[in-house]
Amino acid sequence: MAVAYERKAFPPVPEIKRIGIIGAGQMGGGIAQVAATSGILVDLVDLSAERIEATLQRIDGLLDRQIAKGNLTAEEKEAALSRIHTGESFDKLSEADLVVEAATENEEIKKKIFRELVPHLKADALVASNTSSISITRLAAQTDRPERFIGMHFMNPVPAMKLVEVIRGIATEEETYQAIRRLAEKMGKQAVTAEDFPAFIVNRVLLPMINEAVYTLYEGVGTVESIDTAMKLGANHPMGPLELADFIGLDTALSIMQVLYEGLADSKYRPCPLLVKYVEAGWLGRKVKRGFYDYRGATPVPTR
Ligand SMILES: CC(=O)CC(=O)SCCNC(=O)CCNC(=O)[C@H](O)C(C)(C)COP(=O)(O)OP(=O)(O)OC[C@H]1O[C@@H](n2cnc3c(N)ncnc32)[C@H](O)[C@@H]1OP(=O)(O)O
Ligand SMILES: NC(=O)C1=CN([C@@H]2O[C@H](COP(=O)(O)OP(=O)(O)OC[C@H]3O[C@@H](n4cnc5c(N)ncnc54)[C@H](OP(=O)(O)O)[C@@H]3O)[C@@H](O)[C@H]2O)C=CC1
Repeated sequence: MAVAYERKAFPPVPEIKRIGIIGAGQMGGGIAQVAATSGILVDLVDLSAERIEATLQRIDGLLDRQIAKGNLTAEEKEAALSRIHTGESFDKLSEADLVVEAATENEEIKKKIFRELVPHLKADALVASNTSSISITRLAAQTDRPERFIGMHFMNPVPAMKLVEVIRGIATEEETYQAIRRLAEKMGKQAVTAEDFPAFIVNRVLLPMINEAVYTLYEGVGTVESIDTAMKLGANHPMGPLELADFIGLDTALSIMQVLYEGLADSKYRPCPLLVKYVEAGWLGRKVKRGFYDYRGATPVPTR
């Protein structure tokens, strides 16, 4: 016999004037910067005060570059910085109209974050994840509001990349979806809708290409430099695939491949053992100054 479910009554979706961001890494910092320069108040939360401080300094430097290019005035920079508030606990997120989670790409970490976040949320707050690959439906199920939960996947570097992928979970309501599309537009981004399958659109296509580049290196078909040069000059990519992997973060790249491999159960997504080895070594790419290139000197030096 069919069961009639009663639709849970929610307060109306708020206009998004204040966003909370969890994780002050490269993505959380980029989202904070773009939101603040778009006139949105930001509450940026991370476990580490040092990480928050480093991210604020990075934003400061990037805004100075925009001033030097004539894209921003000194007053606009100060106004943007004054919109960013920071903290180390979820208490800081109690006024947010939307919380965007941009913490480490690990399902268990994210699930724990969402469970702990719920008691701090306003009744009408929306929740989004910037996950690169993990099921929005599974993450939404950790909250009391899967109808108000969505994937809002920005690209790296956030200030420069025009795209936001918007991913609805099985329960996401139309009002939530429309509010996130309006926000993306307000932040100067173009939204593309992707269905909730492993790694969505961009990473379903991009990460197997990067993983194949690592196999190409592993099998000795080319060196780091020859593979990157070949793809930059031969396929007009702005960065070679190994340089791009370092830029994304090798831990994140490996997590995405694992989600594809497990989620689609197809051996074509098997993470390259050399990628696994770099991550095991802690050589996670640019963010730790070593990956397929060593960034500790004046110019990057290939590690193979
Ligand atoms: C893993 C995932 O889940 C999804 C992903 O994000 S996958 C990764 C997607 N990203 C890419 O593929 C990036 C590929 N690389 C590129 O497009 C280019 O190399 C690049 C845009 C990063 C830099 O381009 P460039 O021409 O060498 O540099 P440059 O001219 O100095 O910068 C272009 C713009 O990017 C900005 N920019 C460059 N690097 C930046 C950074 N690290 N952080 C913030 N902004 C940056 C610059 O400020 C500049 O902005 P304006 O146009 O407003 O002046
Ligand atoms: N890198 C990329 O190119 C892209 C990444 N993404 C996605 O964005 C998310 C973040 O990636 P990225 O910014 O690159 O990763 P980073 O490693 O740069 O940053 C992640 C941040 O989250 C923090 N963090 C971890 N656990 C918690 C927690 N429980 N509470 C608060 N903060 C926490 C980390 O702190 P600590 O270091 O102390 O652990 C770190 O500061 C991931 O889901 C990733 O897949 C999406 C698009 C592109």
